Amino acid sequence: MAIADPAAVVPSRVPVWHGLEEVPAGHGRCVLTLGVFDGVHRGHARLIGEAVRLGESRGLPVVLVTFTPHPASVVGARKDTAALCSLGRRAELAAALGVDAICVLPFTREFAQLSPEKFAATVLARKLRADAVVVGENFTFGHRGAGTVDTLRRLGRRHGFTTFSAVLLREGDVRFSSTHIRDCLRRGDVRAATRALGRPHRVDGVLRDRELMVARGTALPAPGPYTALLAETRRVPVWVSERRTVAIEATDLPSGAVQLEFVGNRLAEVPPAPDRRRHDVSEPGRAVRSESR
Ligand SMILES: Cc1cc2nc3c(=O)[nH]c(=O)nc-3n(C[C@H](O)[C@H](O)[C@H](O)COP(=O)(O)O)c2cc1C
Ligand SMILES: Nc1ncnc2c1ncn2[C@@H]1O[C@H](COP(=O)(O)OP(=O)(O)OP(=O)(O)O)[C@@H](O)[C@H]1O
Repeated sequence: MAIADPAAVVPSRVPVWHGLEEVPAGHGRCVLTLGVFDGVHRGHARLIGEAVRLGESRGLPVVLVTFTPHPASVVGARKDTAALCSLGRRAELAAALGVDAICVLPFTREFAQLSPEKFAATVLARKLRADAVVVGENFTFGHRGAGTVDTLRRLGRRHGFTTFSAVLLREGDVRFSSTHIRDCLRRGDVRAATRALGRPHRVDGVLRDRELMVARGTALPAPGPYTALLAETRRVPVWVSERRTVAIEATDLPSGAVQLEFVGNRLAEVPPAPDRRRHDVSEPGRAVRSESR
């Protein structure tokens, strides 16, 4: 059984504007960072960190602009878009990294038709009053994803904002991405997911009779046994079922809304430590390229 997203009601520590209509009147110039940011993984965290530093140096607030639902699910792309976290959790994680507000843009079919020019002129410059825009070097936008970082640079010069593009954070030959994390979960490798997220993959759900029910569309590890942390404290063996519920194999469990973090793989399924190579994370001190206006 699926439930309505319980974590969507988690209060964020910063304002969340649902649509451009909720951008407060009198909103001044700001630094924007753009993208889906599902899971707020380590690559996202570094990008957000660059935006926060830029905001500090310009004395401007930082607004994270995100899209929901995932654009790929609207344009019919063949891509797994299972949610690594809810919108509420996305906002909470972004707030913890120092953003001042979140702007959630409903990604509709109509919105997808906007050209890069129209999006930059109307949404970024006029409505959100961008002074600077910070994105990863692979960012695309506008109808058919036709706009690239170079397009954004050109449009920024025309509409009065500076574009900064960040080198993508990677580890060895893995580029940290939400897609990579969904792949790790599909393989049941929750430890690899933890490395990319920078924390264990967490699901929020409702616990009843030792069975945790999660919101429809939530990314769960492949069916099988794992070790998990219940409510941040209690280590418990769990079993992800084919029905996409999680059985918790312990007694004296609470009932109601709980969080579960997947911390351990099934040992039989994943090679032990010596077979699993570790790489240093490439985090060059300053990974952002900019341009002068
Ligand atoms: C105004 C706008 C229109 C878009 N239209 C399309 C589209 O027609 N087809 C598509 O595949 N993606 C479209 N996208 C999605 C982008 O290519 C991209 O996935 C999105 O901006 C999120 O960036 P990210 O994937 O780097 O997080 C559009 C994005 C924006 C902002
Ligand atoms: N590894 C990374 N390092 C730095 N920035 C990144 C990284 N991955 C994505 N970004 C940037 O973060 C923003 C949000 O990107 P997005 O949500 O598409 O990330 P993603 O992890 O690639 O997602 P997906 O795999 O679902 O496409 C974009 O500006 C994107 O360029």
